[in-house]
Amino acid sequence: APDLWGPDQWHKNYPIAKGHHQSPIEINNKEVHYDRSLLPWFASYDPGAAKTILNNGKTCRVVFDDSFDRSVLRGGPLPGVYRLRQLHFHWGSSDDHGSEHVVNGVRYAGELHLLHWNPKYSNYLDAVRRTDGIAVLAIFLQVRRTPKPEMKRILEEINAIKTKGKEAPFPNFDPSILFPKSHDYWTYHGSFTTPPCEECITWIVLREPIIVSSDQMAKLRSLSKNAENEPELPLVDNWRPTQPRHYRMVSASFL
Ligand SMILES: Clc1ccc(Cc2nnn[n-]2)cc1
Ligand SMILES: [Zn+2]
Repeated sequence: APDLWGPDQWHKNYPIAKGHHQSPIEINNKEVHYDRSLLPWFASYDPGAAKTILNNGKTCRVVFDDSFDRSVLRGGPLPGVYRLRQLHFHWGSSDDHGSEHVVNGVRYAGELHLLHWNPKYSNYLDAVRRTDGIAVLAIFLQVRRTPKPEMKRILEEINAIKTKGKEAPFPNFDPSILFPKSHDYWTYHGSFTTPPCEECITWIVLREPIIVSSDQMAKLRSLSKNAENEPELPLVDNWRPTQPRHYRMVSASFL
C-alpha cells in the first residue's frame, strides 16, 4: 500500500525535502576528503542539565536545560559553542538495519543523535532557520554480544514511556558516558531527517560505533508510536533513507 506520509511524499508539504543538502547520506571512503585542518571536538556536559525522557511517537528523546551555555559542544568544524538541547535515537525492526547514515554500504542497527543549537541566534526556532544553526553529533549503535552498561539508564526508563506522549523525569545524566573511545569523525552540511527537513545542520558523524546488545535494541523496539488507549503500533524503522549527496564534500578528521 502506498505510504501517504512516507519520506517520498514529504516534499509535497516541505519542498526542501528534495533540496541539495538533505540528510542522511552514504559516507564512502572513496569520496571522503581528509582535512588536516579539522580540530578535535569537545563536549562539556553538565549532568544536572538533564531533565526528562519522552516518547514523542517517533523516537525516545531525552531533553536538557538549554536556557544558557550549560552543556555545550565545541571545536571540530564548529565556529563556537553549541548548546545541547536533546538526544534521541533511530533504529530498525531488526538488528541488520536502523541507522540513518550508511558507511561504505554498512547499515548499523541504530544511530544516536545529540542535537545542539548555535546560541548566536536568539533561540532554537531561529537557529533551525540558519545554515549554521544546528550541530548533530551522530553515533552508530553496533550489535555484538556485549551490552553497553552506560545505555542501561535510558533503557530502564523505556517501561515508563511505552506510549506516545508519555514522559518521565530523567535527572543527573551526562550523555558523554555514551561516547566511544575514538573521537574520529566525518563532517558535512545537511538537514533534519524528518519534516520540515531544514538544511541547518553541521553533521559530526563518529567513525567508531558504540556496542550494544540485541536485547538492548529490542528494548528500544518495545516502544509504541500510539497513545496509551489506542491500538498498539510498534515504534520501529524511524530512520530516513539516504539522500543524494549532490556536490557536497564529506570531510574526515582522520587519515
Ligand atoms: Cl526528537 C527528533 C528530532 C529530530 C529527528 C530527525 C532528525 N533530524 N536530524 N537528526 N534527527 C527525529 C527525532
Ligand atoms: Zn535524529
